[in-house]
Amino acid sequence: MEPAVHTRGLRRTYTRRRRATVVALDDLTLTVAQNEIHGLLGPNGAGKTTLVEILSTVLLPSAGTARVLGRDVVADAGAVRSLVGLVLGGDRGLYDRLTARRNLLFWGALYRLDGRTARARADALLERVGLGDRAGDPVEGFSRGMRQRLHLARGLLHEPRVLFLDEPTSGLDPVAAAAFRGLVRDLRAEGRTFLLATHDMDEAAALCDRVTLIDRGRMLLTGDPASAGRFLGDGECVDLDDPGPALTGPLELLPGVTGVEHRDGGALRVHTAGRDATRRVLAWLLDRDVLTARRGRPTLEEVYLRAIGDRGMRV
Ligand SMILES: Nc1ncnc2c1ncn2[C@@H]1O[C@H](COP(=O)(O)OP(=O)(O)OP(=O)(O)O)[C@@H](O)[C@H]1O
Repeated sequence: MEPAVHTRGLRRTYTRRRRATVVALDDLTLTVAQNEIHGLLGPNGAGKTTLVEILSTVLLPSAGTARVLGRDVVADAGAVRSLVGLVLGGDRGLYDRLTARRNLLFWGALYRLDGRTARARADALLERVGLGDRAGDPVEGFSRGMRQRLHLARGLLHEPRVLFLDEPTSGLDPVAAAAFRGLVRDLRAEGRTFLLATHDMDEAAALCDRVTLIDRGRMLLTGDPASAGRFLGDGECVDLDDPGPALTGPLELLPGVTGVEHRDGGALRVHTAGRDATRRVLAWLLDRDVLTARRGRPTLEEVYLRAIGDRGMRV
């Protein structure tokens, strides 16, 4: 099965007069399988929006290739446009004075849907995203969560198979964010693919099958969120609930311990260089009658912070 998204050696530069050229994407090779929820992580300016815009045919690459379901985004831009949907965050792209339904019909006209199809789809989608009873209300009175759901409905109007989401839950309260993620999961169950740019590590860990971390236009890692820690080397960790100060100092000095992190409520996370070091730490704790230690892997957030903190790192 061909991938939903495949880029090879993708590069994009911006040149502004009398300013140095900015390399937004640098030799990016990325594959997103069909029916995957793929997270795109990276700090501000990493190149996430540039990538999503190239894949949506809004922007041309400077070099390299990008394909969506086997179609080239430059040579076959028309076909790509009908395959992809772009769901932006916040206030971009909605007309406040128009009703939710009118917003969708306007978008339907841009996609050249005939009136009957556009109306039927708009109504079905508004129901689907839980806005059926607000279809006739102007968008200006909508909450952020409602706007996000309307954005999603808009992105789905032409029934794309691949959806690009840019920070879809930023600014949403936890309940609205959870509802939105539920919708994404349901849509994936119908066979759609999602590429989701986010800064929210919990969201990425909870929702994504795989994540790609980019920084300064280059890929640092790609993999499933649970084992992303592997990309930092063999680092593991040992969690202790409340070991007390008498143990903390000596723990830091054990061979193979790369760091000790103090957490809420006296808990401690001991970072180790790998499996052997973890075993030594666990044996040392056992000798001191500490029976509640748990072995673990760094969370996605720790991986992110360490990878971005170490900007020299290239995988
Ligand atoms: N139109 C433009 N002209 C010049 N430089 C640009 C332009 N658009 C983006 N850039 C630069 O390209 C780089 C990548 O930007 P991009 O918006 O793709 O990053 P991002 O990962 O989406 O960031 P954010 O998380 O802040 O949205 C940045 O250095 C940015 O300043």
